[in-house]
Amino acid sequence: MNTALPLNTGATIPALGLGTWQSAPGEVKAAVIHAIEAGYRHIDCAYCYQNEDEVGEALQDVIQRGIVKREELFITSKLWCTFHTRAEEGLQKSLELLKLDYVDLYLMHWPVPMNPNGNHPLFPKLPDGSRDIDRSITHIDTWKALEKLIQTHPDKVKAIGVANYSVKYLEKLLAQATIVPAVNQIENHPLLPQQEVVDFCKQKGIHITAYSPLGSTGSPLFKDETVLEIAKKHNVGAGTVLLSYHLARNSSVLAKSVNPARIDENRKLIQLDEADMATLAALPEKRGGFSRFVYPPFGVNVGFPDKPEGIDLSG
Ligand SMILES: NC(=O)C1=CN([C@@H]2O[C@H](COP(=O)(O)OP(=O)(O)OC[C@H]3O[C@@H](n4cnc5c(N)ncnc54)[C@H](OP(=O)(O)O)[C@@H]3O)[C@@H](O)[C@H]2O)C=CC1
Ligand SMILES: O=C[C@H](O)[C@@H](O)[C@@H](O)[C@H](O)C(=O)O
Repeated sequence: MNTALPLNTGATIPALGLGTWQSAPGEVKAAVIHAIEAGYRHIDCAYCYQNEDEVGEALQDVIQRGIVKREELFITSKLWCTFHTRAEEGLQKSLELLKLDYVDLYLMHWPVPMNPNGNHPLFPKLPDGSRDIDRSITHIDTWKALEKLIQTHPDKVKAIGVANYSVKYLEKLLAQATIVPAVNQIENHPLLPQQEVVDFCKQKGIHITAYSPLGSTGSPLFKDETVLEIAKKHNVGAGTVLLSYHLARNSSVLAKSVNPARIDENRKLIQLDEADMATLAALPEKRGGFSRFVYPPFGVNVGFPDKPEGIDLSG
């Protein structure tokens, strides 16, 4: 499945990407090599996944063996929260680990700056155990730093974007941005359609990439009767239905696996029909509301209607 979808930069993003969050060192190199040999051209990485060095070994391997050319790959990395005041350093670290000259997309991982000098380089905490948030800057300052980064280093970063942005935070960002984010990467699946963010981004020309489309680790979605019925109708697995849902919404989608058979299986996308999409749209109501599987304990209200608790850092 090598469909590519347009970005507001003029570039395209392959519809299916391999996720690498929680892909253990010792497993992720083989997974990335297998995926690229199987035809994946889009790999989603992040500094905070602490496995970019191994992903980089895999990329070097497939490029050196002539399986793929660098320019045929779409590689995303993300600026972690403790690097919001050090965007250039964050990018440089990821490029070195990934052994790349440039990334195709660099995302602000969360609109939540954390203390760069706290008690942990990635997940600093205060004595009371809460995350050590840096309130001296806002996510808008961070966005301006990313704008500067792409302006000064267009050779190192081809597009900038955001992740985990709600309508509220996007409105604040766009009011002061000179570059419209190319992408908003958000949790998205039939139990969390986030229709308001998807519609807002469409209207603003911001491409949506869906993360945790399978419901992340330990997902209930593979056993969901409605998903299984649609899978049976099309004679495919539940994973194919869950991934194809995004294709029908013109979003790209990231599927994580370190299992070769599942990496292969996840390449199979189909065209869901209007009836399937209507059935999936009704799923949250059937299952007693939305389910969000990824919500780190920042203690911050990032503006999602289903998560109203925490401090407001929208700026
Ligand atoms: N920007 C952000 O904040 C976030 C970004 N992401 C990105 O999105 C990617 C995908 O999301 P993620 O949360 O990892 O979860 P996914 O929804 O991709 O689910 C991954 C889980 O499903 C299993 N799995 C994969 N394929 C199949 C299959 N065909 N049948 C049965 N089980 C399967 C995997 O196990 P196994 O590996 O054993 O196959 C793993 O346990 C991440 O890896 C990351 O790159 C994710 C979360 C947050
Ligand atoms: O990309 C994946 C997720 O956002 C992940 O990076 C966070 O959930 C992180 O583990 C955290 O605890 O803040």
